[in-house]
Amino acid sequence: MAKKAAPKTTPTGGAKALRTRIRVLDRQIADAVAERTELVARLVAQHAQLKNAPADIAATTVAAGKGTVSDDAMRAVFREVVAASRAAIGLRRIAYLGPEDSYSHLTAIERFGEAADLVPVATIHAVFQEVSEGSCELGVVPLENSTHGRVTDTLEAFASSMVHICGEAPMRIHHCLLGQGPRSAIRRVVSKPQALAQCSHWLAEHLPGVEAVPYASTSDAARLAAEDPSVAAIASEQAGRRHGLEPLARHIEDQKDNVTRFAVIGPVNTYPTGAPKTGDDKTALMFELAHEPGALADGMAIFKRQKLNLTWIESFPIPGSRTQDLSGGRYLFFVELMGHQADLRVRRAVASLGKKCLQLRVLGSYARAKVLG
Ligand SMILES: O=C(O)C(=O)C[C@]1(C(=O)O)C=C[C@@H](O)C=C1
Repeated sequence: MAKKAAPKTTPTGGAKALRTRIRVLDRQIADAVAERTELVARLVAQHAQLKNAPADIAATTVAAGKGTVSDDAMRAVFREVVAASRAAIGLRRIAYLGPEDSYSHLTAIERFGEAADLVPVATIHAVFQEVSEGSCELGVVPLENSTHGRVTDTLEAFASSMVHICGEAPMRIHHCLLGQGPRSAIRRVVSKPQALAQCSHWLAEHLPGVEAVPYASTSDAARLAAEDPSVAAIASEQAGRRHGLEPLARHIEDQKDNVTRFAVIGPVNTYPTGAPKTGDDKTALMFELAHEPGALADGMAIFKRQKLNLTWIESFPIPGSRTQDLSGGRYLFFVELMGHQADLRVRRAVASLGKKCLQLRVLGSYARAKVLG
């Protein structure tokens, strides 16, 4: 097969067209896998040629088209071809809590640009799944908010999936009340619980007695508000525009300096020893201490001895570990500190802490980032 020169890495106008073409081929390949027709071989060969994939992959796929390879093996081959194609033009799939114009989406755009291949999914858990299963190279998930604190869904997901934090993205969040108006017609205010909590004082003052209803995401709430005039949503102005909704009020967050810190997550093999060291880095750890007097104090003393400054500490019950009378639960601690896991003091702290822990994971090291937006 004739080889084409590898395209340049940054997506440009030409790369955009290429990306669209690849997407179409992705879809066609997926359809063709089900039928296992000759078309599979032709499409994959075209795809491979377009993206300069190794000839042996194309050859395997031709064999697959003739029905000599299992469906799973074929899917694996296609995944490789598509991943190689994307990598060739520097295209990465990045999962986020959708739909479009959620704050996770706006943060992903600020952080990775419009040209990135941003993939909306329905839950934070699904973002972790996309990344750990390799369908997306990266994910963007909310970690904590300056007004309301931790995002429990995210911390729990770290406990149950093998992904790493490879970056942080603090984002200024301005909420709007979106609805078809007037305010007197509003019977329910829907939004993600975090957004409802960040606006609770405003809601109590301006919409007293109106029911607050939790929803999967702010942008999904905006979609609902566009369908039902008795519903208002708390969401971004961009989400309102997408659904033809005018803001009934802007800047309704209780704290004017309302910032949500997002984590960029990747599979564990992306940065086994942390993102490259910048000299101004943080490291996140998750651990479980023995359930005995002084265990936490002893653990914290390790950070003091190594002169490590903690920037965040959370504890939360391990799901399913508590008895019905709420006694005897097991807890996980999530700690973030200044320093990189390659630093001697961090390495020493992790080694000492590890000896006291029932389980310990370094979730990642990443550069401290400036607030976006
Ligand atoms: O629902 C969204 O738009 C999200 O991206 C999630 C989320 C969160 O869970 O913290 C992100 C930022 C805001 O704090 C509100 C909601």
